[in-house]
Amino acid sequence: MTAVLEAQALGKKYGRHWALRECTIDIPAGHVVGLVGPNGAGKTTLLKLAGGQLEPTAGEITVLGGRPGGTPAQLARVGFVAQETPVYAALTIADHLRLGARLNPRWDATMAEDRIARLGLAPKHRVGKLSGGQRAQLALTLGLAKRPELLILDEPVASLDPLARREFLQGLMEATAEHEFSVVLSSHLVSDLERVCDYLIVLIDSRVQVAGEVDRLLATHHRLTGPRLDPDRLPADQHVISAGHTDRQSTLVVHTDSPIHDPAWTVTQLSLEDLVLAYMEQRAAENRRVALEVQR
Ligand SMILES: Nc1ncnc2c1ncn2[C@@H]1O[C@H](COP(=O)(O)OP(=O)(O)OP(=O)(O)O)[C@@H](O)[C@H]1O
Repeated sequence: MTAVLEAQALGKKYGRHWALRECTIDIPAGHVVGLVGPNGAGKTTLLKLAGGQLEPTAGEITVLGGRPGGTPAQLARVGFVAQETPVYAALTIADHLRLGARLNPRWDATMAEDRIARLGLAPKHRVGKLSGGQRAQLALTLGLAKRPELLILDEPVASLDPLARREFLQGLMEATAEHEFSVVLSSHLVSDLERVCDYLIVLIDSRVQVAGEVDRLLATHHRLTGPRLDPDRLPADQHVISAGHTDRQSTLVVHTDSPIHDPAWTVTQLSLEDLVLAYMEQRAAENRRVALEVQR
């Protein structure tokens, strides 16, 4: 099956600053992919490279087997909803749907009109007078009615209140159940993504820390609690992501494909949020280590 998004040592530099580096990922079609990372991690940069709005400084990226934004046909296969909910304040909802129909060869007018009606929005309503949640829903409708094979959403719920967040994500889930397409959406909050994503990419400090199917990530990461132990003494196939110690006890988050048999450990499952936090801690510890080495 063609990968939805494939990147090989992909990098993007702004001036002297790498916004994204050494990004190698291979995402199969049919997933709802959550791209999570703190502010400034490089999420928008990766999504814009996938949408063809930015050119890589290093490496390669293909989307649905082609160069992002390379041809009108390629553009028609990918929907992109940017972070700042791109709609025109002076135009009505109906104007937006007409514009969508003019600009997109695969436009699904029935779907767009049905969705607007279901949201309780009047087509003659001026978009400038919509609430943030309604504007986000309109932007999602425009993205969906394009009938893309891949829909990219950059922080779609960042400015919404909890109820509007839930309604937006619910709408997205319903659409993915009705029509077959892949989604990549970013957020700096894993709680936004937990309910909708079955594939996760964790991006921190411009680097992908981990990527994979959520079920697999949860099955191969564990929290171990037990008597204090130097993490270097763990079996070679147990990779420590984060470690915390008291005088007598160690709590480790490890990544391993093998079962953990050592009876000294109490093994507990991680939530997706725990997993992301463990990678954030790992990155912070690495940064502290580098800073200390520079000071010496
Ligand atoms: N046009 C630009 N010119 C210079 N630097 C930029 C530009 N766009 C982004 N950056 C820098 O690149 C880095 C990654 O930014 P990016 O917007 O991709 O992060 P992000 O993870 O999407 O952040 P956020 O969650 O805050 O939207 C940041 O350090 C940012 O300051």
